Amino acid sequence: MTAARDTAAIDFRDVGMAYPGQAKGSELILAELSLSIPEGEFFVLVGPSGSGKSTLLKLIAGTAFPTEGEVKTFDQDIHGPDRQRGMVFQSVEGPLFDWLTVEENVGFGPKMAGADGATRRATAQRFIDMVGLKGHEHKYPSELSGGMKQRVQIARTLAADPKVVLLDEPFAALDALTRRVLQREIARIWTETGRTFLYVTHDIREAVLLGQRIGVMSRGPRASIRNIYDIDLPYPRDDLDSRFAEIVRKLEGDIEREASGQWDEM
Ligand SMILES: Nc1ncnc2c1ncn2[C@@H]1O[C@H](COP(=O)(O)OP(=O)(O)OP(=O)(O)O)[C@@H](O)[C@H]1O
Repeated sequence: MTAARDTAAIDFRDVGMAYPGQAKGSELILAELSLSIPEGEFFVLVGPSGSGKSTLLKLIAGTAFPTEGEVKTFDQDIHGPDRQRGMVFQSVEGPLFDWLTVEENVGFGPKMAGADGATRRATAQRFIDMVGLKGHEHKYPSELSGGMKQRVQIARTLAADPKVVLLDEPFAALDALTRRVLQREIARIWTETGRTFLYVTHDIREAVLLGQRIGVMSRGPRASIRNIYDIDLPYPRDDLDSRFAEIVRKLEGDIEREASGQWDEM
């Protein structure tokens, strides 16, 4: 499934990026990075710590800007944050509004878009049901577990009707059991919404459970996409499958080589 470049949901062309205050050239965090993600794809990004995965997400979110090259979404330049590009963060504490109920948190995007009360509640309910929080509509974030808070974050992001959903290690702070449950659910949610998902993780097993394609970033500075794997396994994926284990092993080898710089010696 490859869309023409000019209709890609996300398109990086020869992107270089240095944070403000850094010199150009040798200080580039990302360099010569090109990546095209078609609409509706579930793309997972993995790579060594500090290579620039979160930075890449920020360039799409519109909270950082390229120093070189261009980043486009649906052939449009990105000038700043926009409801079309929603973000789910790792932290279970910061992102929710503590003074609003689950329903009000999830209905926040539609409210900002000018939806009336009835439409807001209906939209919020649809996404609350989708993330499995029916019955918790009137609770406040302080009354929820970490996993439930992440469900609210996902519902709130989706309720704003983004075309692109950016997820930065959304389950990394959760216990192993909750993480497993939510990993399975996020693939279903992606299928139900048909949106483009770009998901950053350190967890290779999670990457293979979720991604239609997995991009491996090279070690920074001057990081780019080293390899892209097509994961041709049906959903829901079975991590006991021998092909699953084989892909995990291959990716682990890639990342270990990348982190230790062995590619540079080959
Ligand atoms: N606001 C900032 N100002 C200056 N440098 C920054 C800023 N944010 C990140 N960096 C640097 O950019 C590089 C890439 O950071 P980034 O957080 O994007 O990597 P990452 O791959 O997401 O890391 P991790 O896997 O550890 O979360 C790092 O060297 C980091 O120190």
